Amino acid sequence: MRASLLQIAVDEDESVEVRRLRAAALVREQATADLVVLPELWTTGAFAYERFADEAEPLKGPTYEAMAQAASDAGVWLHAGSIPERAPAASGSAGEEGPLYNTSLVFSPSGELAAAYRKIHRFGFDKGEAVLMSAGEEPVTVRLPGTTVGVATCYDLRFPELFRALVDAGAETFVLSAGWPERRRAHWTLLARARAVENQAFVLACGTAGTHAGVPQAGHSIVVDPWGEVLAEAGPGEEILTVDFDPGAVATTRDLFPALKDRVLGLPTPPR
Ligand SMILES: NC(=O)CCC(=O)C(=O)O
Repeated sequence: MRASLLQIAVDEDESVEVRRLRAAALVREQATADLVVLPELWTTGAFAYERFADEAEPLKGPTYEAMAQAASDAGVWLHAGSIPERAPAASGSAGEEGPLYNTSLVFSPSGELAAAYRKIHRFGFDKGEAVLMSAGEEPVTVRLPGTTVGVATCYDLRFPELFRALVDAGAETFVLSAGWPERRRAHWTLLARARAVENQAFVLACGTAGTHAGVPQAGHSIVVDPWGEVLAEAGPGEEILTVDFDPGAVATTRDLFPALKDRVLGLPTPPR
């Protein structure tokens, strides 16, 4: 299986419209890949909180349309990164805006929406995404030929219980889109490898390059195998990271070193 991670630069001197066209063109160039991945909130920038509301789109908005077309033109599975999604308002609240979500979109090679995942763990503690966006509630998997993909977004990487839930749902490959900052790059690499080793799964993690909202981005998109080995890693700048991997390595690893079978579920919480 060949995956191309499009680590695009998200800088303020490029408009959303131009970046959308550029991303679609890059997807179209990946026709030899099986799976193409874009980063988190690459239209606005993951830290450009003040732009979320202005740049929000309905699920089937301009980014959806552009990415569905690009996936179909290239004939690839496309994890199109995430968008600031403006969901419909609850019924009966005419004139009110619906909630915002950080929503990842996955398209099939015919341009059909195969999955939409609303980020569960919002970043920012008591500000930014954590207050501006609503939390998703549903872990999402999607079946690709040869592997079941578990979808996750950026800060989710710090929460192993989500990845275990995805494994329980059959995930063998985690695809994570991110806008991870340079300041915590060491955590990014460490956590990507940890999620791969503990779940005996591939991790394909695609971040952004550039600087937006004063936050330099880490880049360093990474692909890790089920043994925790780094198969490929990008540098800090804009880059397309292409890697060939064998999804069958998940079953082999889980058979040869069956640690997942030794899980003890439902441990009691000790008294504090
Ligand atoms: N966009 C994000 O989720 C940022 C996460 C982050 O900076 C971190 O976990 O550290």
